[in-house]
Amino acid sequence: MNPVIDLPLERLTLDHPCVSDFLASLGFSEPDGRQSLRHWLDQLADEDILDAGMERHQILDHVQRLIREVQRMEQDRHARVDSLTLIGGRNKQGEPEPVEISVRAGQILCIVGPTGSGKSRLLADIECLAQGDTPTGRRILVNGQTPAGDFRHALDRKLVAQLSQNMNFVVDLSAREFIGMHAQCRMVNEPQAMVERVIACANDLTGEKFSPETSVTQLSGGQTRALMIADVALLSASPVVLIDEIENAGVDRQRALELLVTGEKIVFISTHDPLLALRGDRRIVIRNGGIVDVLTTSALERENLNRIEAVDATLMNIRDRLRRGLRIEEPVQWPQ
Ligand SMILES: Nc1ncnc2c1ncn2[C@@H]1O[C@H](COP(=O)(O)OP(=O)(O)OP(=O)(O)O)[C@@H](O)[C@H]1O
Repeated sequence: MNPVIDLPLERLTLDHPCVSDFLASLGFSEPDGRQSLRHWLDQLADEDILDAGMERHQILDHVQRLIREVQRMEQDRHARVDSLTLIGGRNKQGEPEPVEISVRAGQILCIVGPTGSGKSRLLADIECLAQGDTPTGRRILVNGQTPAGDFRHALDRKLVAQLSQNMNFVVDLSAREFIGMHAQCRMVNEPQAMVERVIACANDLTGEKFSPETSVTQLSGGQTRALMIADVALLSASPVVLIDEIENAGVDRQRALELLVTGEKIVFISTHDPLLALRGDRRIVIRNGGIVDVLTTSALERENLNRIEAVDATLMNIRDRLRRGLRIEEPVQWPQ
């Protein structure tokens, strides 16, 4: 005997209002609340069932799945990630990595180190919520605890979203349809309004605006990255975001970071770029596969960041003029 579909309907719909909505969407008028869903369906005329477009057993099956799905979404909503803790393992030589780093929601941690030092490996450890079972032996705790197995393995309950450098779309949808599909999967309240927000936000991040009707396969690298950042920031439920470098071209990186942290996400960025490295709250220094230091960005470094930004703006201007076929012959004025 199934407890849910054999409960009196008035009880069932009180506990799970989504069932009333579902029955109404099939065109059924208010059922008799004292009967169970199963009995009520049994005594309905065949033509009423036919009008609903589903068989009796399909309706029963759908109601049970609907309840499970809504309950799971509720649980996910409560599965907040307030902190992530990284417990060191060993470097490439097998020497111990004696660190424990905790990151709170709304913080940005950068990862710096020479090429091949292990930055991507660290991101991969976070992505799979390593538990001593990767080459580095690192462990990741969520809210101070070992994460439950289903967070590690179920694709649809992922805590971690990865923004990668190369996005190759295999579908030929417009930007509006693509984001719309994602909004539908996430079951957001007003999917259309959300789609418009994501696209407006992406256009805000990129210098080269695009229309919602543009096919995603036609977007430039910068436009694609901007769309993915806006999507992760506004639409993704994942509280942790990993970024393997945001390329300079075509994206306002300062705004992108602001956008991600306003959503109370934990952001890890692996980068060689001083502008990004100094924008984090802290930076993890990696050498030879192991974490050798964790530096908090100092006030003096933040001041320097303003100067480096001015230098970067000068360089960008030169780049832009070269692209437009102009000459750079006047003495370059570097900001003081
Ligand atoms: N602690 C470790 N133990 C064993 N292997 C490691 C460790 N850390 C990194 N590696 C391995 O070293 C190689 C280089 O690491 P990785 O690709 O992460 O470097 P990177 O810093 O991201 O380089 P790049 O800046 O060029 O992208 C990889 O094969 C990685 O799996």
